[in-house]
Amino acid sequence: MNQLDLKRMVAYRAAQLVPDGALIGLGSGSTAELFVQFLGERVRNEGLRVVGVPTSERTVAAAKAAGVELTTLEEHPELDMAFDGADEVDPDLNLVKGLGGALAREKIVAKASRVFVVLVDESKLVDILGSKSPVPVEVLQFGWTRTSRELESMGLQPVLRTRDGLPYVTDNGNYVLDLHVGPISNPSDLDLKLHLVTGVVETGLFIDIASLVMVGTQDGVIEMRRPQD
Ligand SMILES: O=C[C@H](O)[C@H](O)[C@H](O)COP(=O)(O)O
Repeated sequence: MNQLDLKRMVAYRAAQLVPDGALIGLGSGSTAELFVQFLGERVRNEGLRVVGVPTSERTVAAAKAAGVELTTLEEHPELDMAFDGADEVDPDLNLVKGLGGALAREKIVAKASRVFVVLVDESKLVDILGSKSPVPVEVLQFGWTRTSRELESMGLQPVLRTRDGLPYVTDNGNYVLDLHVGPISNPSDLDLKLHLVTGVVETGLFIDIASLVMVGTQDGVIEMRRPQD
């Protein structure tokens, strides 16, 4: 199976976990979109009743195409579950997210959910966060060069994310700086330090948020759970 097959397998399995009547967070990215498609199949075929809070405009479009009803956190501040992809997962279920740029809304929705389920293929598993992926940080456009310099002075090598030669702009109207930090010995500490930098809106470090990680492997789907859950 290739990477897409593994993502599809895990997304399908996760969609079968959603109980009737659930209020759920809908993540962003290719795996989350596959999940939304499989959820839509259950809505159409089984009459599953489910309402989702989307984490990006792309997910809004995917949910509408799949026939999944949408709501907002203003209407429903507490969700039963959220399902989302990730860019890296470490053995403590800490994550790097945001290569698709949806990190801020994703983190808000994940924290609003009683259970946060992460869907990845096995290539996303790492021993130490930062080993493969940069850490995305969403920053205000205003003064972003100043914010970037402050991050640089912390030894973090920020690179402004671009698309088609222009700065990439998030759904919130902000920029993204990708921090090329290498293996992170203390992700929680780094997350706290990043939040102290003026201009930083949110980081792609998801610490102690995931309850369950479902991993698509060549041998099937394996589950990693937080020890205390
Ligand atoms: O902003 C994007 C998200 O954090 C995605 O969930 C993450 O990048 C994983 O995406 P994919 O499922 O496409 O690998």
